[in-house]
Amino acid sequence: MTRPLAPFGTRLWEAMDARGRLCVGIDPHASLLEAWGLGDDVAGLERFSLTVVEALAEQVAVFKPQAAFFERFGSRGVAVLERTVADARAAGALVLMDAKRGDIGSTMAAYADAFLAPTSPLFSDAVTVSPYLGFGSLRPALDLARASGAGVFALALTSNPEGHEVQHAVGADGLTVAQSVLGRLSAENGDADPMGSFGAVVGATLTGIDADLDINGPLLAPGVGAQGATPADLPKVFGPVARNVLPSVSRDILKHGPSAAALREASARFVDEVRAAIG
Ligand SMILES: O=c1ccn([C@@H]2O[C@H](COP(=O)(O)O)[C@@H](O)[C@H]2O)c(=O)[nH]1
Repeated sequence: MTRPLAPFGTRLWEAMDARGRLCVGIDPHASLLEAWGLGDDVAGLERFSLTVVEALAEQVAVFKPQAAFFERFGSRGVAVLERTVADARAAGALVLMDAKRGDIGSTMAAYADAFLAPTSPLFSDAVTVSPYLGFGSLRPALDLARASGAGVFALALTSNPEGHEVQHAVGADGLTVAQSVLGRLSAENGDADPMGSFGAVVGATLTGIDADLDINGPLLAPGVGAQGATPADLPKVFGPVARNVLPSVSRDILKHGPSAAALREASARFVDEVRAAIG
């Protein structure tokens, strides 16, 4: 019988402490497969993903496979995703599945089973979800994550410029949509120590954030690297809550492959730069 997992927030905190604060995205873009000398096919996808895992799994705190790049190859791509998750977790890294699922509650329960039920072949330490069918629709994922020792990251303030029109809309309660998502996450986390398991996605590309990010949970910060943000931007963007930030980098590390040594060096450089910026 496998031992129950400690809460995701605790496990993430310990992993960031031990390995440094970095999430490496596994985003097998067709252009990266080509740059690595691989075919844009399932064999290329597999070689790419397993190379990243082999090179970095004993070094980085978190991997974030982007499900879309695996799903585009159908069931064989999903089989590669399953192996990627299993290998990464077996080597001691946490896996945050970037699936951004969101639906009515009854369907959300099935998405939760797919990624957060310990018996699922795609079980991950955490998953990204979209709260834009209403935060309450996420309840099955929040509850299953709590029971499984897993985590959930809800999109709050995304790194893309188009997110603004939705996330900054003001509701009847006078709160922006993003603030309302952040408030609900904060309530889920309560006074968990060292932090809760329910995180927000907040782009590192954003400037002048006018929202309370103090949710006592992790803040996943994509946008570092290819989208223009740097580790040095993190204190400006996150201020006093920088202690809970997990910066995420995909293309700007992956472009250094297929050399395992170059991937390790690029990821170690980001860890050092993040440490210098936010401790
Ligand atoms: O607001 C968001 C939410 C998710 N992402 C995802 O992160 C990576 C970013 O890749 P880079 O190559 O480091 O730009 C990608 O999988 C996005 O889907 C995001 O960028 N912004």
